[in-house]
Amino acid sequence: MIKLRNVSFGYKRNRPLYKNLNLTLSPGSIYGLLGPNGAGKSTLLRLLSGLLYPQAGKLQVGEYVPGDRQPAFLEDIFLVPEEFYLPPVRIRQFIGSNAPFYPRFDHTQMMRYIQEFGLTDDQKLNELSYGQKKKVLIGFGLATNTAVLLLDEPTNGLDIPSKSQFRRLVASAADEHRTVVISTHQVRDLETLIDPIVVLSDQVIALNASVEEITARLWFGMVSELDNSRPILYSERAVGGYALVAENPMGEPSRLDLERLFNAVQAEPARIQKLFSATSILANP
Ligand SMILES: Nc1ncnc2c1ncn2[C@@H]1O[C@H](COP(=O)(O)OP(=O)(O)OP(=O)(O)O)[C@@H](O)[C@H]1O
Repeated sequence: MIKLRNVSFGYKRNRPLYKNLNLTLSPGSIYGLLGPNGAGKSTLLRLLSGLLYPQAGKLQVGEYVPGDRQPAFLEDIFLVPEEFYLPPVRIRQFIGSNAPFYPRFDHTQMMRYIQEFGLTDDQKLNELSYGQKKKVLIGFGLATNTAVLLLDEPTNGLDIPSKSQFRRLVASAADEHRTVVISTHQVRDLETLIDPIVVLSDQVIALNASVEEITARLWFGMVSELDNSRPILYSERAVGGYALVAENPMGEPSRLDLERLFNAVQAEPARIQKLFSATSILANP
């Protein structure tokens, strides 16, 4: 269980990025972390990894305080950052020198990923493209089998077939003991993978809800004309009419549209908070 209680952080003392941030993330889920540019998604992943320290509040990952950087904590968490450096060595050597830090590292799993990504372990990391390096690091992260896996914008730089491969590999590497957090802007790439959805915006968690909770409270769909038959949170001109995100008092089924959900959260944060407050209390005891 990952718990943030009243966490405050800012790179500059007088410019807080978050104030009193509260969030609970449970094992067994692949969380999608969304938020506008500069909201602090990467920063949150760095705080969870113990690379940064909260200025106030309490942050706990399982039984550990990340900032203490205890060895038992570090061997059970892996972060694939958006920007990274890999040394100029062969993939095989990279695995040989880094896998020993992760007691549950599975070499067979890693070799399978390398093969699936069309690579061989004798290739040199410095001779790979950005997307290929990223695949090596994502594969390594999955093969560590750490309890917490944090992926920052993992599909950036992946080609189209690799994105579906990525979804398949992450889905098969997730289990009930693992907490996976994926920060992304590429919502279309990950729509079918991430659940629950966490939106970080304006220094707070604007939404933390499962896809089931979201579609129970919100209706996503198309209408030919805008009228007052539904309480609209967000509308957008689309071919043949308007794409809507509306309140869903009758519990009508619809299919989540992450991009429009994100826009609705930005447009109507107070209404979203009110609509989801009952579940947020349950989700964040
Ligand atoms: N090392 C740093 N020193 C000072 N400010 C920083 C540093 N890293 C990030 N910031 C600032 O903190 C804010 C949050 O950055 P962060 O990278 O966490 O946002 P993000 O939500 O991941 O953004 P994006 O969606 O653009 O990747 C930004 O305003 C950024 O300029």
